Amino acid sequence: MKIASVIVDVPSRQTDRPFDYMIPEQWEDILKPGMRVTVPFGPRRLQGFVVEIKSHSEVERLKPIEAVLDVTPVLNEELLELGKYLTETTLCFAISAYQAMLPAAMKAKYEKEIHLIREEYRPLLPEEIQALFAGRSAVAWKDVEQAKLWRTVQKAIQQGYLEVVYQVKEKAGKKIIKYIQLAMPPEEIRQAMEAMPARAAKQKQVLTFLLSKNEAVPLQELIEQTSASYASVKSLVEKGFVVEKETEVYRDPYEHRTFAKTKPLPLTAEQEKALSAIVKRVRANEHSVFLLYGVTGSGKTEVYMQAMEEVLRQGKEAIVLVPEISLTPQMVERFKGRFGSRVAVLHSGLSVGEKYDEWRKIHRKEVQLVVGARSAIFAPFENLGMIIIDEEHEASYKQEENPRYHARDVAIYRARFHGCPVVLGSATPSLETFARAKKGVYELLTLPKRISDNGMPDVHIVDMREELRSGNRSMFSRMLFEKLKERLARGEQSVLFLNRRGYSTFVMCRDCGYVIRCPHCDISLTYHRAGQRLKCHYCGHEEPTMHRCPSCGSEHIRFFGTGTQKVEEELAKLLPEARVIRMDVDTTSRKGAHEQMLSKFGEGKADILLGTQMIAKGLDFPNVTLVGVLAADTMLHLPDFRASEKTFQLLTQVSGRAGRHELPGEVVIQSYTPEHYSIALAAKHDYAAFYQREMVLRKMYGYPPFYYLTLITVSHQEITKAVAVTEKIAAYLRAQLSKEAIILGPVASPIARLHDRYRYQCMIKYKREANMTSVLKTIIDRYQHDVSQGDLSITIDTNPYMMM
Ligand SMILES: Nc1ncnc2c1ncn2[C@@H]1O[C@H](COP(=O)(O)OP(=O)(O)OP(=O)(O)O)[C@@H](O)[C@H]1O
Ligand SMILES: [Zn+2]
Ligand SMILES: [Zn+2]
Repeated sequence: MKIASVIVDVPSRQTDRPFDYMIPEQWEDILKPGMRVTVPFGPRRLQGFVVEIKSHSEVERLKPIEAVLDVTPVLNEELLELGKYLTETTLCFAISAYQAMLPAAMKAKYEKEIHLIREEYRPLLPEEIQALFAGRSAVAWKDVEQAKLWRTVQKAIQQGYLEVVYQVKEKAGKKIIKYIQLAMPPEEIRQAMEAMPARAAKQKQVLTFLLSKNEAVPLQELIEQTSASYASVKSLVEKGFVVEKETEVYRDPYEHRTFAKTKPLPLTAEQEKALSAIVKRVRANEHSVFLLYGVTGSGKTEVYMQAMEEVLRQGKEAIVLVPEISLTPQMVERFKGRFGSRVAVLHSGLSVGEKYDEWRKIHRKEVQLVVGARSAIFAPFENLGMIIIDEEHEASYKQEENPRYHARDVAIYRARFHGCPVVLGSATPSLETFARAKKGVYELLTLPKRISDNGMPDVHIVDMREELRSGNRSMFSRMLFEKLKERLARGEQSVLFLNRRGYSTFVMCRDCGYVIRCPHCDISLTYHRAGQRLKCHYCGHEEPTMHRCPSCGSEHIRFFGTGTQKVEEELAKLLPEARVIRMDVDTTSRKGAHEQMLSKFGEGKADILLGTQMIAKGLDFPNVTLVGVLAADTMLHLPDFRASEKTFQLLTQVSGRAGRHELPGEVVIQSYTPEHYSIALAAKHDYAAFYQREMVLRKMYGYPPFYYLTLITVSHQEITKAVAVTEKIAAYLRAQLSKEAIILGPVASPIARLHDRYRYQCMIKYKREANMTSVLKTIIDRYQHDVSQGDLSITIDTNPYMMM
């Protein structure tokens, strides 16, 4: 008897282990690890992943597996192992780890079908399957199960005749294309044409066209090429000369785009050096982690692409991760232009169906390269030759929900398994990464110069306190305003960056200083001019704008801070002739809006691009010669030990948008604290000095990379309960961990209240704690009852990036 160990689809502590089931005889040699099954679990039927096939079980009377949901494994052995690693390092449930690796379309709620891949394969199928299809090109999975045609269907899938497809009901529906094909041998068609009357000229033309193609032609193309009407085609169908058939095509979000083919550029000496170091490892099948530290505009992307070409030459596959916000159409274009249909693109802007289609292309080995945001790290490649993480310092590589993995760690795990290099690229590497490169744990490759002869842009810092003292109350310093005017006069473009959204940030009473806050979240509300509402950016709470202070009754209410909308208005007043594109979450929420705005700017149809974080990265426009940062210090005041690092990175990246090509660039940074080292050093493009300065502080205050951090956040509707639980946890940690570990707290979280729950936290700083994982697991076990009742929530983040 064969037994399957199954991880069931219930994310809870009690069920977080494999359960054994008997494999019924008909599936004995079909079922493999990595396939999904349905199993009885108490009174329920549950889905689960088979993680092991074995012949003995400790359990006496095993229940049988009820149904097998996949015909080929959806998780290969490597990914199954990776799941175990994730549960150990991030303390997540195994089921959450496995689900994170698959596209959402493959969740239980979607219907499954078996599709005939090509019409030509139909006669090659065994008779009982042909009978099941009965001339159709798809049958429901249920029918296969009912007919017990399991084994034969699986064989046909392995032979490449059939495939499993999840039906995702989307607004757009399935994409179907009509094709027209000759229904008789060419000889017979030619004979028939001779017999046709002269008035059937159009029909003859269609047949001639089809004869010349000798393959199925999309209906639309046929009509365009022959200028025949659909009626003519239809009558040919009726006469039996041609057949019409429908084929499902992948939902391709880039189908209306053509990508100009690009060729590898001749490399600079530094690029060449970096490339050959990477290529050496690719060829030798050796694992290694590279840090490609190259200033903005130094040509890192070109190095990635040429390394990817080598991977393809070796017959292998590569994953390229880029941060979600820099996955701009420009970025996609660079990879599609070089690699065409060999590259799949995965990002959160795709619909469930589109994501699933891209995943299938990878699973079916139709593509060898994937460019995508964080979760693309789980691309089911089996022969990886390289993993690239661009902008490796980006916090978005850390997932802020279960499993709380960091894509960099997953990349290194997978690359070790495949014996291939990881390339971490950045102009502003995270302190953790740069420290490892300095210690020789990673190999450091440097691109110190820009490709463009102009070098780095000149950066000017303006002290906004001075501006105020000299009577300038505008949000533009005199310098920035002058330079904007110059650009307009010269027909060059500018980018204005603001780390905010909305019309204005917060509302304050000038008489008593009262600031309106969210009643649920304890953060200040943001004023949105549309509808005159105040909104909470965490929970969505909304209320009308106040005109009288609720605290003192004064009418001196003022909107503080500046939003993109307000800057846009001010620009319209000061520079009415300037054409401005505003890009923020409000203007880009519509699908495709982002892309449209950027291409409009790229085509020179606007003078100023005004935006939030989303314009800080990846943009590469030759005509941009001025970058203005309106308020450099907004990020400095967040309660986060990485606030300085984030500010430095952001300012460097934003400045990196200027003067990347022939025209020299200039940057103006406005600040109320210009003396702060992260602002001053970003202006000097001095990463090395920043690194040194920041490392001293990190060491002094015991932060990464000198210490590891673990953040435990407890939340409950009742403040006393939240405090009590956090206190008990802190006491337990103090008792269990070594004297070297530092336990901070309990303290109220920076966001002390969210969704009507009080939040308390406790931070552990440590260097080496052998039993850390087991201590944390004990804490989870201890409170599992309260957590499963839904009152209490405990999150443990073993590598926190969100300190709120
Ligand atoms: N060897 C080369 N010869 C000529 N042009 C190059 C070469 N390498 C790169 N470039 C061009 O230089 C510009 C900057 O390169 P790229 O965007 O790759 O830099 P990057 O280091 O990735 O920049 P960032 O970190 O700012 O995104 C691009 O327009 C690119 O096409
Ligand atoms: Zn709120
Ligand atoms: Zn007041």
